[in-house]
Amino acid sequence: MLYSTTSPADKRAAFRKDIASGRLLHFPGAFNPLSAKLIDDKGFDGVYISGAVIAADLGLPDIGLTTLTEVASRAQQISRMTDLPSLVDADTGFGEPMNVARTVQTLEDAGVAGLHIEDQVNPKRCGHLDGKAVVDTDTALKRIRAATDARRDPNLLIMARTDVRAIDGLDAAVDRAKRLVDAGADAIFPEAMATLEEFEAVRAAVDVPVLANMTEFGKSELFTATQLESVGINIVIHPVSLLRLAMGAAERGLDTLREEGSLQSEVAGMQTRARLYELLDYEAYNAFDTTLYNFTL
Ligand SMILES: C[C@](O)(C(=O)O)[C@H](CC(=O)O)C(=O)O
Ligand SMILES: [Mg+2]
Repeated sequence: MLYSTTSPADKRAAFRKDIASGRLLHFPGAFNPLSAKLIDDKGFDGVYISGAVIAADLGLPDIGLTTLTEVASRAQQISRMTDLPSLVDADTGFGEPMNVARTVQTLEDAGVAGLHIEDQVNPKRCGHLDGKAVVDTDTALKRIRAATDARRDPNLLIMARTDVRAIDGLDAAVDRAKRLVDAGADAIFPEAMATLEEFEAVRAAVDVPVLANMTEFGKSELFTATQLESVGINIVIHPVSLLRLAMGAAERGLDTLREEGSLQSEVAGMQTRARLYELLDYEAYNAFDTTLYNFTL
């Protein structure tokens, strides 16, 4: 009932243990708190909180328009709904290194288990689009140092994302990844890798966990869990996938409603009221005070 009873500190400790296990962790992206409950219910390892999804949810493109306050508030709403650890997209850290420090403490207070900070310039853009630009190595390292110095819980995972691959090629990306790890990054997110071999090269170059971003319609092929595991990837995100699925279904439903004047033919594909209530744990609320809360289906 209500929120997760697992504390953020316990989630972070569990995440640290899991990510060091060598097993591939699956973190689908939750597009809202309810979908985080579904990810938990389906037995995944954690919940990803995507910047692209937060922006899209507000009807905005993913070009650095969202504020730290908006991201932290959504991260808190999602994180508290699940016992699973959450990993949030902190974009470029929302400003200069001092802002990065504040971002880390704010997201830590929101209850996330980890966050990633990227080396794109501001304004940033989706890592799978052309025309990106990155900051110089010194600035990228400063962001990561500021982030690791700012956390109060040593188990809060600070992941460094590098967008260098699409700009200066794989060797430069590998080099940047190594420098980010030397600066204190706990994990590496190599963005827009073209092949499995490229993931393998990053994996071989650093001795910290590596993330694979399996976003659809991007620069990376959608590798299977087995393929990613075979090259030693530690965590895979499907950041925007649930939003894309839900919006695909919503669009089809609206077309049906327009054409048929009713949603009768779509009902079979809908989540039922019973299933929704099960996810929301209605029964627990009923049991809380049976004189007041006694709704039945
Ligand atoms: C992972 C990502 O940063 C996100 O915000 O979810 C995006 C995903 C996307 O736009 O497909 C990214 O830049 O890869
Ligand atoms: Mg993003």
